[in-house]
Amino acid sequence: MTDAAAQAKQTAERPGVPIALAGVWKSFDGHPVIQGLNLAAQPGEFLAIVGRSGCGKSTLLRLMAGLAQPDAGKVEVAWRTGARDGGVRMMFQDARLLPWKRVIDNVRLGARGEDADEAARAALAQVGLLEKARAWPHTLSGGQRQRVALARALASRPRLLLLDEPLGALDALTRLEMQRLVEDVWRAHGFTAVLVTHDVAEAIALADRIVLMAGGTIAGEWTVRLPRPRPRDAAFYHLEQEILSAIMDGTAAGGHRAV
Ligand SMILES: Nc1ncnc2c1ncn2[C@@H]1O[C@H](COP(=O)(O)OP(=O)(O)OP(=O)(O)O)[C@@H](O)[C@H]1O
Repeated sequence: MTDAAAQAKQTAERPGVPIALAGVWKSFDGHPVIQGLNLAAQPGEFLAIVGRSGCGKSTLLRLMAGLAQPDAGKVEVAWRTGARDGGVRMMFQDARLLPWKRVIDNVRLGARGEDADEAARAALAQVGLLEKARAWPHTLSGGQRQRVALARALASRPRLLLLDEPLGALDALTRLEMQRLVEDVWRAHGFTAVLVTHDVAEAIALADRIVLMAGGTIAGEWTVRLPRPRPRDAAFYHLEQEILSAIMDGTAAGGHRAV
């Protein structure tokens, strides 16, 4: 078995965790950003959150991560209510690598226990960057840095991966390649994924379900049943137009639609 396959097998034994937010409110300086929001994700589901800039998507992720607390309502993530085993990881637009540590040592930060070295190498192999193990972060391209950030997340065998526009700064081709990689590792590992993105096509390419945030709550929802990997065909394009219109209007007329 290859390193990558061994890692995938190991982590598949740690299935994704469910998430449940009920009646959640969050204000900043008296301005309500999240207003009575309800949202649930199934174990292993890939959920995408779209919406206008400033509608509260990152705030929602931070609530899920436990980095912010709701003013009212409940945020239940099994890793926090059950065994606290560090199963949540976040990825951001910037990779946030430590510049004074080599690539392998950055990835190792995500790993735990006696087999941390092995887990770090396996994760790096899985993102196709083992040959850069001894490199310094500043010598990598933006896409490679995001691969390292993904490897660092994988090395911790996550049960919930929160992705806050992680591919937003990449060029179009690298972005498409990274989308495929994120999909591959999600399928191999079985974690629950929540992706915030401004790119509706990216949401359709990756998500089982897309939710629209507007007015501090969930204003629309699409269950995407298109086959994976998702061909950019007429159905894909049609759905993209529909979701873009809903974002502009701040509402989805159909409420919840399966496509
Ligand atoms: N820590 C904070 N203190 C004060 N205001 C905040 C804080 N975090 C977020 N906000 C405000 O909450 C609102 C929602 O911000 P948030 O970053 O969640 O939106 P977003 O949908 O992720 O935006 P974008 O798509 O532009 O990244 C904004 O008006 C922002 O200024």
